[in-house]
Order: sequence, then structure tokens, then C-alpha cells
Amino acid sequence: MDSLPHSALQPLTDHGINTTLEMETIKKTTVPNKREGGGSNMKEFGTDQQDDDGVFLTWKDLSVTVSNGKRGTKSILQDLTGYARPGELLAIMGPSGCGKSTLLDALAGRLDSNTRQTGEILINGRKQVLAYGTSAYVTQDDTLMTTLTVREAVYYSAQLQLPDSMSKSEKKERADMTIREMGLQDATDTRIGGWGVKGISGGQKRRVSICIEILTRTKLLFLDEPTSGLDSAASFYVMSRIARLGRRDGIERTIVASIHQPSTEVFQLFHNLCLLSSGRAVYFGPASAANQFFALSGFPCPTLQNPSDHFLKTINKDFEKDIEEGLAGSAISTEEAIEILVESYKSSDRFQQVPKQVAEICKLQDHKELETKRSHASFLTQCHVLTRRSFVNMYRDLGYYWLRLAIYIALAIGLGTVFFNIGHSYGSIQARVSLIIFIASFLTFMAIGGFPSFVEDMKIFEKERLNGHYSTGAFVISNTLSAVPYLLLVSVIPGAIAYFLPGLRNGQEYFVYFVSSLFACMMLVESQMMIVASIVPNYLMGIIAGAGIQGLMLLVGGFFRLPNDLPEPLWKYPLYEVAFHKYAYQGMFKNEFEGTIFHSTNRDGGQHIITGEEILRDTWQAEMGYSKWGDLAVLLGMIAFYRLLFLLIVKLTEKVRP
Ligand SMILES: Nc1ncnc2c1ncn2[C@@H]1O[C@H](COP(=O)(O)OP(=O)(O)OP(=O)(O)O)[C@@H](O)[C@H]1O
Repeated sequence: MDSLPHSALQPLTDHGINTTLEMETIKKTTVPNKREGGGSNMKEFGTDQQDDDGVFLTWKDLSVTVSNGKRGTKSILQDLTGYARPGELLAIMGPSGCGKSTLLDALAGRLDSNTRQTGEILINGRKQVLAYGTSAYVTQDDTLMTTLTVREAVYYSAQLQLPDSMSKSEKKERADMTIREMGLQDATDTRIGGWGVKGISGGQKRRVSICIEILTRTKLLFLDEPTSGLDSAASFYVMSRIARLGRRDGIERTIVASIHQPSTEVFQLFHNLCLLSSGRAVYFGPASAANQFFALSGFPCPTLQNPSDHFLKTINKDFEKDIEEGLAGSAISTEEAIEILVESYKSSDRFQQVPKQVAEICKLQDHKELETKRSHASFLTQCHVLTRRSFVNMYRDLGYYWLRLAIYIALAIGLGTVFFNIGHSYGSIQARVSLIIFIASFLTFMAIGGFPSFVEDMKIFEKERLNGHYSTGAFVISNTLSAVPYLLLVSVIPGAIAYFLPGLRNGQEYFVYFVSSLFACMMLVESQMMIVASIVPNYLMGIIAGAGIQGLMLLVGGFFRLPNDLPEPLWKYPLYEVAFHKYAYQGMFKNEFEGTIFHSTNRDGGQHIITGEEILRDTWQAEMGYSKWGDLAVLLGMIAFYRLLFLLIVKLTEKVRP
């Protein structure tokens, strides 16, 4: 369990407000008349009708099913009807696996593609898509850049999400204020940490995730278990600040949160409660009336028991025996208890009122269409901030480039030693070719080693992109720019060792070409791996798929089987033509051999001369119609092509997402 540092509790006492008083204040300020919102009369919506900037979210007969293969379909949500209104906090509660996250996903338009949704979800009475950036969603898992400190993570995010009209200092102030609001002031300079590197605690990560999503104060906020990993005091402070957001700066925000185990104090912050059991509604209505509903249905909350604990205990059928015993001598099973509650809810006035309220919300004519574009940082700012963030991440993540640099140096020293001073004899031709092939194939092949780190980047990108933090174009550009210095480093240093120790062709121009070609190949492999990551976002499968693609290209690159010997359908056309190895090998061969002469002495003492052009044309069947710079240009063109393809795939995925 994460414990909140003492100073994190200070803001309340700093302002001379005690906990109870603050709760009262929250209730008074954020809970207008509609706190008792069970009634269906239109007066109830009076204030909201005037506030046409708020977001009314309604759902009617919402069902979600998932295909269970041959076993048919499994129902996750069944005929749910409800609403969430501006200035209010709707809590979704229920036992684990009852469908809370699925309901949130459905409302946020993020259901998995293997699910099927029926029923109607309306925003401000209209069917409209929640465009990127019009809502924020704090997901259950904390996908954060582990190498950054808390301050950096929130500050970079503020720079990305807040508009250019805000000054840098204002953005910084907003970030600092949000960090303080979430009680993270003592952890600001601690790295988030992740696999293998301990950083902040799980509960603190949860709060960093919330910080990042509440920075822009979107009008619609979804939170999936915002208090998981938090102790009861931290849960209360976090939830009270979230509740306060509902009516901050004179703007009413709609907040929907799934929550597992609210304390009595936290429960009192909820305006409405949606209680689910196995995807069915057990109760929907004012949170304050839920206790009475349970009592009237024959399940009164025992004195001194937290009502939310009582609700969950009554409807949790995962641990049948314990619950039965827990039902204070009651002879009925949990299944029966749930049936009684569901029927009791269906026959209640409240159940009749909910669709009426939904209809009334939908009838309101003056609701604006949801803003489709939120004001962001400009594209240039996004590129700049993302490049800086990515550069810092690559610098601090040993697995991204540093480990590769160390291994490349070791390999280059190995190569330099094995091929040390190959000389200029006829026999050195074979050694030169072998050395070049090893460098252009194996060293570039190892560029897939950065894949796991890139997959982590992709996860963060996907989460941030779904919440509309920045554009896909900015991500691709920044990822390309931030990688350049590191790729230069891993191609120049090991490249120089592997070039000069064996004594490859003398001359600055030749070395520059060699290193440029190595750099282009590494970047190309990374670009191909980006595409793999966008299709197979899983380490192991991605590395296997990536290695398979590289292996195939290596096979048809024109060395292991000469170009004219490759079978024409498929292997020569198109694979040989699209394999980057063809251009890498031919470019590096031309760089090494074009314009050179090698002498050999026969057994009888006769001299034999072979030119570099003959080696290229006759031995390696290189295409001599264009220069080595043409090969390099093809490699650079391929980098651009693969990066654009990645952009296209991500954009298409966004389009086909439900
Ligand atoms: N895309 C999916 N494919 C298959 N099953 C799914 C899918 N989405 C949800 N489910 C199933 O639906 C049920 C509800 O899942 P959901 O994540 O909504 O529950 P939850 O109430 O949020 O649980 P928890 O509180 O433990 O997070 C689970 O049994 C889950 O396995």
C-alpha cells in the first residue's frame, strides 16, 4: 500500500480546513439541488440547461457482448440505462469482473474490436463521436515513461497539451499545482521507475496518471479505478480533488469513475451511483439513496458498516460460501440476493425515472455539438517537446542505445582483430567482401534490439494519442529526430573501429560513405520495427516477426545467392528489389571496389590484374548503371517510406477503431 507523505496531507490544514469541514464544503459547492437527483422533473436540470458548455452523457439499453469462439457469445453488459451530468460525479461500482471498465470503455468509445455493442450512447442528446482530445480517460494501468521524474512527466505533458496561448511559466505553474493537488510534492524529483528500476510507488504512479489527464480540465473525464493502490486517506484526498474538478473555475465537468472500495467519506462525494453485478444494473440513482434502496429490498446495512462494503458484499458471488455466511444468518444464496435486488430495482420508481430523465436530457434542444478540437500546443511545439522528451528517455534507458553501443564496440573490436590489416592483395578481396557483408547484415540486424524500448514508447504513444495529447505526425517526427544522434554514435564509433583496424579503402570520402550507409541501414531496420510494433505490439512476437523479416531480406539480398540465380517469381521480383540489403551491399561494394585494381601472381609467376569494376559486375552481379550514392539515396528513401507507412497504419487504425 502506498502511504501518503505527511506533507501531502498539508494542503487541507494549510488552509485551516479540517477534513470534515472540507467534505461539507465540497458537498455544498459541488452538490447543487440535483444531488438528490432521483426526480424526473425538468426543474432539476434548470441550471444545466443554461450551461450549454457542459457534457451530458446518456446511455439507453446499452449491452455489450464478446465473442466466445465456438461457445457463442458472452454477455458483459445487459440493457443498462443511465446518465452522467455536468458538475456531477457518477461512480460505477460492483464486484471485480462485473463490467465496470467495459461500461467506461463503451461510454468513452474505446471498446475492443472483438466486442459488440448495442443500444444508444448520446452526448448532449446527439449521437456524436468523442473526438480525440474532447475527453480524458485515466485507464486502469499506469502507462508512463519510466525514465522521467514525476515533475518531468507532468511538465512535458503540460507543454504538450496546453495551448501555445499559455506562457511557459503558466504551464509550469499548472503542472506544479496539479502535482500538489495529487499530493505528489514530495516525489517530484523521483523517477517513475519500472521494470528492474525502482521508482515511485504504485499508488504514486496512479496519481501521476491522474495528474496528466486532469491538466487540461476536459469537460468529460473518465477514471478507471483512480484510487487503486492508495490508502484510505490518500483515496479521500484524490477523490475529493477529482470531485472538486467537477465545478472548478465556473465550468461544470462531467466525471465518471469506476471505483472498488470507497470509504464512507469517499462514498459521500458521489452524486450518482451505478451498481453493477455481472453486467446487470442492481441500482442506478443518487448515491445517497442507495442505502435506503438496499434496506427496502430486504438488505439493510448493518450499523457501523461502510455502506459500499455492504453493497459489494451482498452482490459478490465470486466467493459463494463466505458471502453466504456473511449474510448474517440469511438462508438465501448470493445469486438469489442479486435476483431480489435486480427485480426490486426494476420495479422501483427510480428504474422508471431513469429513462425519463435520459429522454428529457436528449430533448433539450439547445445543447451544443461537442467541441471537436481542443486547443493544443502547436504542431511545432509538440514536435519540439516530444523530441526533447524522447531524447531524454533514450539517454536514460540503457536498453535503447547504450547497451547496443557497448556490444557494437565489442563486436567491432572483434571484427578489427579477426580481419586485422587485410592488405591489398588479390586474396584480400574475399576478406573485404566478408567484412562488409557481416557489418551490413549482422550489425544492422542487431538494431532490432531496441524493439522492447520502442514498444514501451508505443504504449505511451497509444494512450496519449487516444486522449488527444498530440498528433501522430509529431510523434513520428520526434522519434526520428531524437534517434539520429544516438544512431550516429552507434554507427560512427563501432564503424570507425571496424573500418580502420582491418584497413578498408583509404580515403575520407569512402569512410563517410561507409558510415552513412551503416547509419541508414540501422535507421531503416528501426523504421521497419516501428511498423512491426504498430501491428504486433508485443515484445516477443514483435522480435520474432522482425527477425523473420530481416532474415528473409538477408537471404535475398544478393550475397548468399547471387542476383541472377535467385528464382524470379517472389524471390527476385519483388523481394530482392525491396530488400534493403541489396542497396546496402551494392553501395558498400561500390564504395570499396570502384576504381581499384588488385594484382595476383600465378603459380608460374605470371601477373594477373583484376579491376574493381570486374569484381562488382562479374563476381557480385552489381547493377553498375548508377553510382553508390544512388544506393544510399534508395536507403534514405526507404526510411522515409517506412516512417510514412507507420504514420498511415496508425491513422488507419484510428479510423477503424469503434
Ligand atoms: N475484450 C474482451 N474480450 C473478452 N472478454 C472481455 C473483454 N472485455 C471484457 N471482458 C470480460 O468481461 C468481464 C468484465 O470485465 P471488466 O474489465 O469490465 O470488469 P471490471 O468490473 O472492470 O473488473 P475489475 O474491477 O477487476 O477491473 C470480464 O469477465 C472480462 O474478462
